[in-house]
Amino acid sequence: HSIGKLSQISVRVVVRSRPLNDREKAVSSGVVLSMDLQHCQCFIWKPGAEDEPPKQFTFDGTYSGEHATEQLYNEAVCPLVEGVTEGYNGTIFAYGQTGSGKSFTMQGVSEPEAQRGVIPRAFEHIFESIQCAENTKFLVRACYLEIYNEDVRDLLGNDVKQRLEVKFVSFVIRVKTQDLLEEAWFLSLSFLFFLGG
Ligand SMILES: Nc1ncnc2c1ncn2[C@@H]1O[C@H](COP(=O)(O)OP(=O)(O)OP(=O)(O)O)[C@@H](O)[C@H]1O
Repeated sequence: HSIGKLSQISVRVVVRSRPLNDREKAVSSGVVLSMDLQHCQCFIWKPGAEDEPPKQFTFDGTYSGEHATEQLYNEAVCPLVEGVTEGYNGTIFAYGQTGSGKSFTMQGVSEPEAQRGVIPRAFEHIFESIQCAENTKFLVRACYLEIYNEDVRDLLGNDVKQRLEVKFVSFVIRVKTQDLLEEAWFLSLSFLFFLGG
């Protein structure tokens, strides 16, 4: 994707489904989701009512249990990180019910290599771009915050248990969720860069 195209599409939403886990297999859970990967569509059947038409959703990308994080990164994340190294802001936000695979996608596992997570891949990508760049100085800043049950904690601070006070709120976004176990992964990539002479 060219940067021009990136700047025109402000938000892209992709969906990833995971394979059944051992517990789900042990209790013979049925699969209620299918995907049309070519048309980026998901179909969800109501359990016990298979003759009813499925609910249908269309996304910018669909990834099923057979897809590795590598492919998701290359197609859905790589253009955004490329944009960041060119000075655009970018955010990757992973959202889903507990156990749906957010940590697996964002942190990932070191083996197999194709399942390394989005965060280590993005960091490698950024620092490789910096190494290859000529006549450009980069400033990379990182912060790692946890927001959990209204408490904000700095996970890179000296005392990770210390709750930070919110001193100034310029705007508030309220997210209502039905399931309190839902949590979200938030990776914000932003870059200040200076062109050197
Ligand atoms: N695409 C996948 N392929 C294989 N296993 C997966 C996949 N996605 C998730 N899993 C497995 O499913 C389990 C739950 O995933 P994970 O811990 O990433 O969920 P989560 O959304 O981060 O959950 P929580 O909100 O409870 O932290 C883990 O054992 C993980 O290894």
